[in-house]
Amino acid sequence: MTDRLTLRQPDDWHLHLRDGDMLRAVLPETARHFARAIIMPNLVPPVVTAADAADYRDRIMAAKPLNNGFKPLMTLYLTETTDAKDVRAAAEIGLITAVKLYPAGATTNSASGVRDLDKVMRVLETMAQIGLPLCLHGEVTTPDVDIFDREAVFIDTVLAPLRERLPGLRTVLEHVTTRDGVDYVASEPEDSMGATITTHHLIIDRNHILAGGIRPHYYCLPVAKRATHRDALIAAATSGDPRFFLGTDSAPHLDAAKLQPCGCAGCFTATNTLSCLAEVFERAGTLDRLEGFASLHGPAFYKLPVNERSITLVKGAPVAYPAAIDTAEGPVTVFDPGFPLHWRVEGPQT
Ligand SMILES: NC(=O)N[C@@H](CC(=O)O)C(=O)O
Ligand SMILES: [Zn+2]
Ligand SMILES: [Zn+2]
Repeated sequence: MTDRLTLRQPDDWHLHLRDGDMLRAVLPETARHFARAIIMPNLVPPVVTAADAADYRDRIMAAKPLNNGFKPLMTLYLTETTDAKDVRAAAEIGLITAVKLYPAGATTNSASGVRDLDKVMRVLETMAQIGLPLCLHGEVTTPDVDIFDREAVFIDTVLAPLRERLPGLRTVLEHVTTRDGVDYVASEPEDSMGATITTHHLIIDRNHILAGGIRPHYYCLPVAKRATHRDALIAAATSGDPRFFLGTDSAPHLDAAKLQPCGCAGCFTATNTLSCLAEVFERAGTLDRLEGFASLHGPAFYKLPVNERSITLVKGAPVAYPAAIDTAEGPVTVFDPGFPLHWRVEGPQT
């Protein structure tokens, strides 16, 4: 029986670090194990311009633990007034790694997102020309579309037509949650289409949120779907298909903001993500494919080198992790997978 597994140091291709006290509290949780992360730009106000991204990157670097080599990969928040020249310049100097499109109103802090795709075509064409990836929150916001159908409808009515219009645009369907999404991504060329899969969507289904009492800490967007969709995500993540890679979407909110009559969406998984993933891959009998999912497919899509350092997962007695981490403004509950985690992370080692 395998009880040690060494892999290239992983990266997180979808991460929320927030700002200020929250940033200082959550950044060490990711930087402990991950070498790089795509940093989501949905701050208040959002990270829209190259200058915003440079300032935010500096705040992240200042909040980083000493002697830690973590590298934030910055993104811009696409708005209908984003300037294509600013995006091009930011990409050319290596300041940004991607641009993020939020349909207006789809999720946390998405009010300045895109309502009309025609208004951002200039920017998207520039991105296609220079090979800069577009990350998509893939849900429609039409109020008459059921929340459980928003991703599938997005694929048919927004993503597929966009890809036909701009086949050269390198696109990531973020936090895919449905079989429909997995099937669509798998049918597209691997050089121009990828998808991130979160840790929590590999573990929970919608029953975790609603059966036996309402559990706000499992509420995130896109909302978890039925178990058959979760199983399609596990199959995709463990398949070895390079189109699928880890984006935790670790999305911290103060407990006070989640435990509300109208609570925020987001699961905070940075603290125990790798132990959770090892458990998922072990159960699927595919531990040997965890490295591809967490450490190799993402760099291949983003055309970045893989990390030089490695980490080792060691199986033993259940791993202890805090139920919540403290921030200056209060606790943030850590994702509870609902089962013990036996894989402990050692390293990174050089
Ligand atoms: N995933 C979430 O439920 N929430 C994210 C936003 C997002 O990724 O859609 C957040 O910023 O809190
Ligand atoms: Zn999102
Ligand atoms: Zn997110």
